[in-house]
Amino acid sequence: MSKSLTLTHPTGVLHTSIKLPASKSEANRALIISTLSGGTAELHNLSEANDTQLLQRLLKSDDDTIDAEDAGTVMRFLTAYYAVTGQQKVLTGTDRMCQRPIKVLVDALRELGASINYLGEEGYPPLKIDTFKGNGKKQLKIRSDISSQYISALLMIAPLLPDGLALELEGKIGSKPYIDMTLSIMRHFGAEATFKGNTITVPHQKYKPASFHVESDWSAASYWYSMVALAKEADVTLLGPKENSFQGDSAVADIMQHLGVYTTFTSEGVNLIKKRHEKHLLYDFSDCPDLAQTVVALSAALGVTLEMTGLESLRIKETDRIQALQIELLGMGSRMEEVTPGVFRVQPGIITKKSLNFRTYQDHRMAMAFAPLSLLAPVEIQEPSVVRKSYPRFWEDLEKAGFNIKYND
Ligand SMILES: O=C(O)C1=C[C@@H](OP(=O)(O)O)[C@@H](O)[C@H](O)C1
Ligand SMILES: C=C(OP(=O)(O)O)C(=O)O
Repeated sequence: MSKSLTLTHPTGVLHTSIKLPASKSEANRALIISTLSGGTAELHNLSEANDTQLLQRLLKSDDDTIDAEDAGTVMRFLTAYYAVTGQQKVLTGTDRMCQRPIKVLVDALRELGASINYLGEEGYPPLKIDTFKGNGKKQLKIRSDISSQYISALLMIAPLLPDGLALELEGKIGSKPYIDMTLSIMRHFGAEATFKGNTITVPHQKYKPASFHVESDWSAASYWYSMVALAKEADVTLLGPKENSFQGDSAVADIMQHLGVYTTFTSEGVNLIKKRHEKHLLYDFSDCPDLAQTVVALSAALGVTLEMTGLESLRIKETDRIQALQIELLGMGSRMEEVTPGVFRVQPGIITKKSLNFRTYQDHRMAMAFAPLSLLAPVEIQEPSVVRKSYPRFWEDLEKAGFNIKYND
């Protein structure tokens, strides 16, 4: 793919209907659990996202060395899966993946009897996973303020442990809807669990093969909301997303009420139209960190002052997303600052440049969050192929919606 692309929209009017990609988060849980249930389950609407295609391939691979690339769920879920099913593997990933911490998960698995060694820096991939010598331990304490993926990874293998698992979550619970999603999908495959107070209890039991339909991706929907908010006129139908979703990112429908988008749920998905937006917004992203970039870029473009909390996990995702946002906002004349510890404010400026240029930092969400600004001025996006991680058809869908795309060498 090209080094960059330039996006423009000839009219700024959006009338379109878009079929959203499937959720990689749901798909990757279904893949792990259906494998643990014997591999005969029928999975429908598996995501075309690279993160899901990759996990599907890796689960069938006999290789000794497994490359999780830049997929956090793949790295974390496979660590627990290989460790507890006694598969000897070296598990590695991109340079960035080898900077994303995994100690909390490795410590927990070691306490359960797993043999895992660090091949590079202590606390980070690559990992060497050896035979599992279950020690009958069934109660663990685990920090829940770094990544929920450690907890999801442990929960999915918990039914296999001879005495099950009682997991006590310590500290703030970040990304909680993803933990609830894991438990819901486990239940779909016949595994019971209870989440009371800070403790999740999973008895020893067998998963049952079941067919599973992966829902459309609400995180992907967020970029279309942003386009509606920035269009001169818009009537956009998104096919697929469900009101009562497993995904916490369905919160985008509520957030965008404040930012100028009115949502109607239909039997097919959602219909989005433009409405007036507010001038200030205060939001806690602890439950939906993947929406933060969309909301930051949109607020800066709309002239909304945005105050945010719950961004702690953004520093250890595909890139340091706080730093990446701060740099790219400056380039468009806006600012994002930490006003008091943990509280960030976006102070929008006025876009004076004739065209905008955004770097993407190997982060799909940087590309997709800033692309909608092309409804205001021509936008150049660097390394546009990053979208393949979660939404490979993103650029084709923009063309379908009337955007012009010029690929630059
Ligand atoms: O479990 C999941 O599918 C995910 C959990 C979240 O990560 P954290 O729990 O690390 O915040 C989210 O950001 C990521 O895109 C997907
Ligand atoms: C953080 C993300 O993914 P992961 O942690 O699974 O790499 C994401 O998709 O925004």
